[in-house]
Amino acid sequence: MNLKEDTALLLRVEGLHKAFDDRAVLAGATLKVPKGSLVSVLGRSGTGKSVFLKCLANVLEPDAGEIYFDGRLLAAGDRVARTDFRKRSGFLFQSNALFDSMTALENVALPLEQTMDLSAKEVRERSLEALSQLELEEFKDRFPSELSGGMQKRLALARALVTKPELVLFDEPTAGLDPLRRNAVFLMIAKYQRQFNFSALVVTHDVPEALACSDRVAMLEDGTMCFEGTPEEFSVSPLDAVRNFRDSTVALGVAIAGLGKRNDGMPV
Ligand SMILES: Nc1ncnc2c1ncn2[C@@H]1O[C@H](COP(=O)(O)OP(=O)(O)OP(=O)(O)O)[C@@H](O)[C@H]1O
Repeated sequence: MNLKEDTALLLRVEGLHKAFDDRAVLAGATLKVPKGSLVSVLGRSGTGKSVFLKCLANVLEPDAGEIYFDGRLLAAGDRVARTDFRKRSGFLFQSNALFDSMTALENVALPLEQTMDLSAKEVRERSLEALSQLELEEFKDRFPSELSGGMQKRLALARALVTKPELVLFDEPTAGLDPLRRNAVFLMIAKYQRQFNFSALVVTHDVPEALACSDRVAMLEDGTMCFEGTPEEFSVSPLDAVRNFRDSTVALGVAIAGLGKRNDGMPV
């Protein structure tokens, strides 16, 4: 990779390996996230998408491989580089990971208190600003359990964005949601990604949604990224793994149609 290409990348992952009890989950996974882009990592359940993201988020230590953030290697023992990465990144976990005993405002303030050297007044102002940007200011004193599912997701996003990160990692942001809410969450990610111009890395099963809103997609299979490219390239890729995965929705429709008509005469 030449230097010009490298400066256009915010994140570059090379040869990531991770095994649990000698069972390899990641076996040389790679990924490129260009600055200001939305990249989705697709893959079947259990292929290691969350493990991949956790290695990036420093929740899991990879066995081997390199992660470069803004051109700088995040070496295992390099605390300066790791702290810089943490300050410049945000995370949105599958479960939202909100603290139930803290108000919306307190939840959003937490990353500022943990990673920045700000006065109490500045923390409050910036937290209120983030809540207002996500249209949640009037709910600042509510606890997460007093908010709807969609509002909780927005609150988790406000918390992920309050430090004005350059990179936000999303782990299955639509897990457990119905199709309408899945669309709404992807729309929210795409909207704020454009508004705040952060780079986003989204791990998901949702193929149509990911193809609609991503600049690039990658597919994890057997421990490596078997595909990396644009959504258009993914849609026509002849690779077996991509075709099988892409066509699974169509296959379901065909299989159901093959069951014939229901007893009550309703078309299937
Ligand atoms: N801490 C751990 N210890 C042992 N095995 C683990 C651990 N974390 C993940 N695994 C295993 O790694 C494999 C990949 O899990 P992972 O959660 O990354 O899959 P995924 O692609 O994100 O799946 P899904 O889409 O269903 O969330 C699974 O077999 C899982 O059991």
